[in-house]
Amino acid sequence: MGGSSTSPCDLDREFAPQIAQLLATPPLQSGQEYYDGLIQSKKHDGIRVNFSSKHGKGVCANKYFAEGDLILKDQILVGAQHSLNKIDCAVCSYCFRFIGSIEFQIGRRLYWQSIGSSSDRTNRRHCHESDVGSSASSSGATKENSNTLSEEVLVSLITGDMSLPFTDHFGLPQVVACRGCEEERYCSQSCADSDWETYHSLLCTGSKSEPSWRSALQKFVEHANGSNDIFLVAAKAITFTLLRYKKLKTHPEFQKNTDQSNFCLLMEAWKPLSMGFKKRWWDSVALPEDVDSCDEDSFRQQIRDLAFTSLQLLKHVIFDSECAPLFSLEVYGHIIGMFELNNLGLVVASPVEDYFIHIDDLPDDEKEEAEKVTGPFLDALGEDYAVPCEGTAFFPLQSCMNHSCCPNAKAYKRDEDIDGHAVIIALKPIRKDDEITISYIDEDVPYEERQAQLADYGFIWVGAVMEVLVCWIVALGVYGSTALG
Ligand SMILES: C[S@@+](CC[C@H](N)C(=O)[O-])C[C@H]1O[C@@H](n2cnc3c(N)ncnc32)[C@H](O)[C@@H]1O
Repeated sequence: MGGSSTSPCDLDREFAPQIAQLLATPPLQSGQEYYDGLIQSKKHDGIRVNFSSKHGKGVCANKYFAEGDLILKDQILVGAQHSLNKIDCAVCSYCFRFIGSIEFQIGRRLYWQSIGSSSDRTNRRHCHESDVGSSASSSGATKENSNTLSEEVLVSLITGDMSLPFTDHFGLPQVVACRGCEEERYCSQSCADSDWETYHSLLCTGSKSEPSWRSALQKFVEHANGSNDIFLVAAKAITFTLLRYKKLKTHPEFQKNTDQSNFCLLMEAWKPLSMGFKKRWWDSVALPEDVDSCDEDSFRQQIRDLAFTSLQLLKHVIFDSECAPLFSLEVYGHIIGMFELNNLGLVVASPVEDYFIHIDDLPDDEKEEAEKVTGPFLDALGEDYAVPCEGTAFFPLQSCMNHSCCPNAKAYKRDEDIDGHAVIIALKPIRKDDEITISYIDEDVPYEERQAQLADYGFIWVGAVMEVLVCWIVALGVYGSTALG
């Protein structure tokens, strides 16, 4: 689509050559240098990124990994918790660790559950703990929720006035507030500072910001929450680049080298994101089942229009004329596409689950005593008593891993993995120089369905028959490697 229909965005025409440069595949040498540097700085000496793979980039083993070995803990480059998930889980806005206490997690979730209908949830961007105790009356909700836990009880859980048994085994970091607003919370001052420097300072609704700016931000956020919260993470990718740009500009190296244009600096600031595999969102997103194939063009047009509306709203918040090409629809579409195509998903298990398992595992007499207190809360939380933190994220190294229907590694969070990092574990022995592959899809579904799911990633795996054969041979123990081609 995109190419055949004229863009509604003036910047696409005005900055066409710069946009082409931003979206071009980075030269091999610069790409290799970037990944070598990243791997070195993060001390991931067990892997390397190869550009020779027939599927573009790929990750190879730099050493032998035994089954179950940790291959990589990949830190999020840009990511965000889903808006609705913020109601269920209070996590650090930078590293996505659960924060506060078990009581705080349970209390605030039940509190919001008791006052919020699902439509309220859609319009609510953030749950302010400062609103606790006032929202029930303002929203007209009754003081008792359907599970007969009073608002007073829930508030005392949140404030720490009431404690549940055995929660001292599950200590969580204390909540550190953002220096400017009440919306972002952290597990430590260092996460608060890193978030401020890397993304948040441009989007903080701190009291110093002007009312017109706050209203522009609110409009952007409401549009994203009402349509697709992937726009929120795309906005974060833009602020990440703008802040890197500003930092580079004040760097003494740049001040010395006045020949370097603003655009060169923008290219440098954009580099970490330029490495991601990208396609325009509206070209690559899978056609929903309820859309007829003859309506495909109009469907793709509609989502491009949606992205354009979102971009217009975002421009009112953070447009920077020095970095104008970054605000083109073409670049915005590729950023969203990158999150869609590279998204392993941000998932962090809830400590509330471990807590109730611990209670369940207590000796009978202790368990009976404890459950007198915890039972009503567990009942009120219901079957989904331990919703994990979920969101969208771009992981710079994991996103270089290619797919295999017979992978030798998988994303797997161990008990100790309590933040947003992607954790990749060896599923079988991996020899030095083997390609490390993961499955992008559910491996247990039938072949046709797997091919359909892979089509969403922009490819049909033509070697599927060969790969199935290799899997069989591996299962028979004849051949030890499952690397692709
Ligand atoms: C997350 S990226 C993986 C890294 C990618 N090779 C790169 O160069 O950035 C996913 C994209 O890689 C390509 N890819 C991954 N595994 C593949 C496979 N088994 N066969 C064909 N293409 C594959 C597809 O184009 C897919 O959309």
